[in-house]
Amino acid sequence: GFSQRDLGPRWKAWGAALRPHSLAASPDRASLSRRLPGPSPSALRPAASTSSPPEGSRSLRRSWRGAALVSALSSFVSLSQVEQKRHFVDHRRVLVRGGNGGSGASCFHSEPRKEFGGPDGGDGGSGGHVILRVDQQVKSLSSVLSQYQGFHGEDGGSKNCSGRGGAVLYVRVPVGTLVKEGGQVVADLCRPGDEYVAALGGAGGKGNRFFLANDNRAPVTCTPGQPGQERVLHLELQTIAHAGLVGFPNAGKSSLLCAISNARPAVASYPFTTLNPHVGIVHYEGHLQIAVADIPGIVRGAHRNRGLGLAFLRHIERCRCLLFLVDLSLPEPWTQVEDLQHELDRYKEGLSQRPHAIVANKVDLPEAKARLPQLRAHLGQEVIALSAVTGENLEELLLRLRELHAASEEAELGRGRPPLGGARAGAAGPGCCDLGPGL
Ligand SMILES: Nc1nc2c(ncn2[C@@H]2O[C@H](COP(=O)(O)OP(=O)(O)OP(=O)(O)O)[C@@H](O)[C@H]2O)c(=O)[nH]1
Ligand SMILES: [Mg+2]
Repeated sequence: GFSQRDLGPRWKAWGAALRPHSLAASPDRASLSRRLPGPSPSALRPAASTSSPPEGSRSLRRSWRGAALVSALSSFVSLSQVEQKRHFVDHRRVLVRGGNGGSGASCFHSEPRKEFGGPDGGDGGSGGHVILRVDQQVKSLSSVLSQYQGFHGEDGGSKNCSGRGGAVLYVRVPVGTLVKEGGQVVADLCRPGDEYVAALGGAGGKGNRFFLANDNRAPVTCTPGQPGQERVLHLELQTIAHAGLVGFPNAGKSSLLCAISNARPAVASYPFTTLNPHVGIVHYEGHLQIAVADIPGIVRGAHRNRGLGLAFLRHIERCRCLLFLVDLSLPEPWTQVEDLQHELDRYKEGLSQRPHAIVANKVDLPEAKARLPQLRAHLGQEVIALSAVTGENLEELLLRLRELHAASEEAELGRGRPPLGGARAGAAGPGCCDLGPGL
């Protein structure tokens, strides 16, 4: 029930001034800010809950005048946070029915002084198709309904009038929608403008004029329209990003994404702060942009649907390279890497073998730094030690990320697949094509 209109034009002006430009980087935030322009929920949180208050909160305090409005806004924020959670939907079961064809007419021409005018029943119009179309403005499947019925064709009329055909019904879906029918993937809508005919409209029936023949000058036969096609489709949204941040809850994935990109996912000291994938764009010199996704919900046993379960392992499938994020503040950090790789491989064989880097976070803590040599010795491979909070050693990660990206692009070209394309801030992801098993 709360809308911008209730607050009047003043709010509108403030909302526009306060809107952090970077919000567009995360798909669900972007859809939220589209519906409710203004500061993001995380930008409005008390500074104590975030390690470094985002710029939105500072400008908010500066420009905020009426205390009453602040209290009105706080109730609005909690509302919008609830809405945000409810509205990021990444799978949907949809019943689609094409429109029915119109029936043919059966009638005869009639005019004064003209007997036996002949049959003039027109054909019925065909039913409209239901088509799924990718729209970059759509960020989740929340706007997709559970049923769609295509427009029916009109019946034929007298005087040889054909019925009007049913219009095509377009269903807008986000970039990265996978369409499945009975467990089989039938379409991968990964580019803006991609379309898939979900249900065909039925053909229109024939009017009696159609049955006119030399041996039958007065046919009364006409045929009914065909019913539209009916299908049950499962739509799945897979976040598209070049690189995925994979780590246990509280490892600092969101903090790291904040530090390297323009995305602003919520950061807090409790597990499962992030409930939806966020995509941030890392900008390099020469217009290179790499999309990095913060993928929540990996816990031990996730492949058996524990925790947030399989829902988020699916998003990792689309990432061409992975950044395993280890929390160095916990004892025996190498077990985190092993467990993460185990979870990914149990979900899909070879998933953990995609080009990857191991990143050890929270190196600013003294006990964490002491664990670093042990971690390196146990893993026997390069570990990038950094701190998302202080920004220590982020350059090394950015350089490694660029290398991984270049290597994965080259490998894709070697396989004859087009590269993922330049990332666009604000999109759920750039155009993409299917990633087969193991990459
Ligand atoms: N000291 C220190 N704390 C950090 C660092 N990075 C993150 N943290 C803290 O770790 C906590 C968790 O950070 P998040 O970024 O929310 O972790 P996350 O992996 O996104 O967690 P979930 O969203 O719950 O999966 C927060 O309290 C951060 O302030 C770091 O480099 N050093
Ligand atoms: Mg998080």
